[in-house]
Amino acid sequence: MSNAWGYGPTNGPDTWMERFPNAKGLRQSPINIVTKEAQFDPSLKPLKVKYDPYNSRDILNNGQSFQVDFVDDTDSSTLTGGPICGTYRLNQFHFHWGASDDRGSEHNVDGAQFPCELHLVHWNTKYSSFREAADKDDGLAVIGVFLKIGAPNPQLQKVLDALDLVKTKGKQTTFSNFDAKTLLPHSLDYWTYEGSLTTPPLLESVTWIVLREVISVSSVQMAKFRSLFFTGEGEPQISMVDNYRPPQLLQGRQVRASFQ
Ligand SMILES: NS(=O)(=O)c1ccc2c(c1)[C@H]1CCC[C@H]1[C@@H](c1ccc(O)cc1Cl)N2
Ligand SMILES: [Zn+2]
Repeated sequence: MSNAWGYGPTNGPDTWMERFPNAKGLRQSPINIVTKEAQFDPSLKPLKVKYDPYNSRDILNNGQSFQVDFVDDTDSSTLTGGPICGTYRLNQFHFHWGASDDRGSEHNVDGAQFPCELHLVHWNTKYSSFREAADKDDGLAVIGVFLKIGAPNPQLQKVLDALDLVKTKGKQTTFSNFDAKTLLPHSLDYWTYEGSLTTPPLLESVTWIVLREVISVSSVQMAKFRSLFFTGEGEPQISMVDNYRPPQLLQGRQVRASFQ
């Protein structure tokens, strides 16, 4: 389907507003986080992350990224505390990355991009399902984690080892007993702001929680991300790289910090 949205020259982020009017909304993501303008908010609670490896289900190449899906029919993998009220369930995690190590993250920090960004997507259990939550102002909470080139990351390697089985769009394979918590840095200090999904449908339903501490990834590991394809089996191969949306206007929003 040639008119599907994507990240190429004819269907990339600058074209999304044609079919997804949310693109011109007032709470779009990602953003550039200007650290000096992020105000410490002492009322922000610590993040409480409780993930059960038993909930991990499969890994899928969805044609825009790859995602690890979790069984979310109970409260066994949840996010509470932080800037959110109530309990949010882990639905999936996925990544965004560049064609080279100088770009790839969606959020920027003081104008700097990272080679990759991890998104852990959670939905508010005041709603009956992810789909019902996806378009509500307080429906979703996404934890963003930056990856920085350094030592190989053994926990991330478990995910990367599965990529050979999901090289092309639509490929899916079982991915059980994975503890997503092992992808988080030691510190859960964060910046938070009200935003949106960073891909169509660009729903303005996300409380963003971007961690200050990075996790490491080696250049060899980054090459593994870039071995995937946007395209399906049997189609002309297009490497899955640069699947990130650039920063959007802040439009008067406040970015708060959980730390001084
Ligand atoms: N970069 S991100 O974290 O901001 C982001 C952006 C867009 C979407 C997602 C995550 C994920 C979240 C789970 C569903 C999936 C997706 C979607 C798929 C099918 C749908 O029917 C609806 C949705 Cl929202 N869209
Ligand atoms: Zn994402």
